[in-house]
Amino acid sequence: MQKDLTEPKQPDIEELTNNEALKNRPIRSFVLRQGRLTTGQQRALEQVMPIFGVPYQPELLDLATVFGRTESKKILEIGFGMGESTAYIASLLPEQDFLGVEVHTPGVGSLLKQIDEQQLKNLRIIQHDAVEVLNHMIADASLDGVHIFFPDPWHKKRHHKRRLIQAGFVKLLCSKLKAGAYLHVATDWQEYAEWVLDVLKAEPQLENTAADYAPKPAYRPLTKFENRGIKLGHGVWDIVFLRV
Ligand SMILES: C[S@@+](CC[C@H](N)C(=O)[O-])C[C@H]1O[C@@H](n2cnc3c(N)ncnc32)[C@H](O)[C@@H]1O
Repeated sequence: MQKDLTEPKQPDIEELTNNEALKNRPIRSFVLRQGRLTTGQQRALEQVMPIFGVPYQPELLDLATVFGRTESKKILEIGFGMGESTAYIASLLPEQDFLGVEVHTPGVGSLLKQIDEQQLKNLRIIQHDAVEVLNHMIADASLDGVHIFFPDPWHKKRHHKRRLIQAGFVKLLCSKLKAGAYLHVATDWQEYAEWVLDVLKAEPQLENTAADYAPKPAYRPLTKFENRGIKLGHGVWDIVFLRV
């Protein structure tokens, strides 16, 4: 979920180090928290997931088959949280298809519920580590865009290695983007914004669409957290690069 802008919270490191299943990931960008499910999320997980969920399996996905159409743009969103922006963008752009990847079960339930309520046809969900999904399920040069909105900033210096945006991960993303496709990252943490800008600038397969930070693309909605942050005088940085 998007962090409280006034009080950045660090994930519980005890929880991290004690979780055997999470130890071998190349980037430990997330902590699996229990999180309570609402009745609506639970129901959506049971009834909507079988229709709009794509089970993780280490086999290439044919996105045209998944969405039932070939000509539409295919956009991947990594870490959609509770999915408010994802559902908004999918309803705004029905001619494009959106594949959302998230590990957090209440978030997955929440987006499934919105898919059902808003009758969204152009959205599918994979509940799994996005690094593994990219490595095993996404074909090279198959994506028209990638959204990464408010990735966990991992504020403390000793946790920076857990940041999702790292040189190796960006190379992996580049291999999945078509020529001319975009990578859009947004963050409300200035030091992470500078880090992301530096990592993306250093990748020769990417070119910036702006001198440094980009204007907020019209499709990305202002979330309530972001609005609250802006009222408190905090900034938000959008970073949009193109695959050359
Ligand atoms: C700070 S939240 C932001 C959520 C949402 N994008 C928003 O703007 O509110 C970051 C999300 O990324 C998810 N996440 C982090 N690393 C991930 C990974 N490797 N694969 C899938 N999801 C991941 C977390 O579970 C969390 O929900």
